[in-house]
Amino acid sequence: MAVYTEVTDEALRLFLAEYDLGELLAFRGIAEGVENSNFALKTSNGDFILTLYEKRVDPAELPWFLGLMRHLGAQGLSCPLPVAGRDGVALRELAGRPAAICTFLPGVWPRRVRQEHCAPLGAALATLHAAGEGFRAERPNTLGPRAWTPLLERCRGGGDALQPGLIAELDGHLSGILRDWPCGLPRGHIHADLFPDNVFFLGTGRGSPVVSGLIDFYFACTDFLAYDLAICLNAWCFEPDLAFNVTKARAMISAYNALRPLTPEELDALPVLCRGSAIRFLLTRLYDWTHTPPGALVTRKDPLEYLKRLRFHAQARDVAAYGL
Ligand SMILES: Nc1ncnc2c1ncn2[C@@H]1O[C@H](COP(=O)(O)OP(=O)(O)OP(=O)(O)O)[C@@H](O)[C@H]1O
Ligand SMILES: N[C@@H](CCO)C(=O)O
Repeated sequence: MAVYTEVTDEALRLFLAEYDLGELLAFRGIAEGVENSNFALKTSNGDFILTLYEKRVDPAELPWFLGLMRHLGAQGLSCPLPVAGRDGVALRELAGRPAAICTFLPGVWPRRVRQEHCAPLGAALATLHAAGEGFRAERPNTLGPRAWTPLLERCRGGGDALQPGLIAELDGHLSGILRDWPCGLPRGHIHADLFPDNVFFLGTGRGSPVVSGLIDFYFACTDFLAYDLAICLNAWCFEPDLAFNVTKARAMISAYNALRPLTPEELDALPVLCRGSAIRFLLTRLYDWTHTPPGALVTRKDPLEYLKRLRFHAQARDVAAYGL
């Protein structure tokens, strides 16, 4: 569930009085998501999403995230657009939390990723990277390589309880990843969490699915563009039994490459970028696994799914392992 903070009718009424959104018709909490509290809001002007930002999001960074979404939207990317109140301010406070209303995007995210989703996803990622150009302010990747050693340290106590020998195996992987990590690759603003639940599609029937929008930019940052592709390869191209689907990978990379050709250096670096992205999600999941109190309402995600991905990338010799 992801409604951590309750909003009373009276608090909502006072909050909405700051906007020109028409009459409130419906309001309900959204169960999906793990980071923030999200509510669907229907008014006589249309559908919106109200987000209350919870503790994982640094309030000081919210103007950057909302500014990036505004910039991407102005470049034609379909993403949530922050809605300003009558005073021109989009970031406000509700129930003691920073809060913003954004536009609602149509479509549904794929519960089961098919090969047909992967080329549109690759194209959408390249479009996002192009749209990010011109947004001047940068945000360092706070979950990038420099964060991984301290994260692993904080999991040392509980990691082996999940799987004996896990921490020693991760020590080995991490030192190799940090040793091989590239420098000087093309940089830009990346989504950094473009999992299937953050990509909406229309046309889920027999025809080719079409991306209708991207959501959840609260891990976005400025980093290697190809690292975003590596995150997507991990999130989209492994089957439920965690076998790598090279056909999906080829479709995704080719569609990306058709819009933003990857440099030889990026292609060479793809295996280590995939190893890095796998250990990043493994470590944040392991941290949550070992630090979430029993009985908490959040569904913890399985860190070991990412160990299997990491092992796959560790044996990949070069980009040929990804179908190129
Ligand atoms: N702009 C939007 N338009 C339509 N639905 C949205 C929008 N934003 C969020 N949602 C709905 O709310 C759900 C949760 O949103 P989101 O993934 O941003 O939450 P989160 O708690 O930040 O999640 P995560 O765990 O992915 O970091 C989505 O799956 C979707 O159903
Ligand atoms: N996409 C992340 C969750 C937080 O956004 C994961 O699957 O670990």
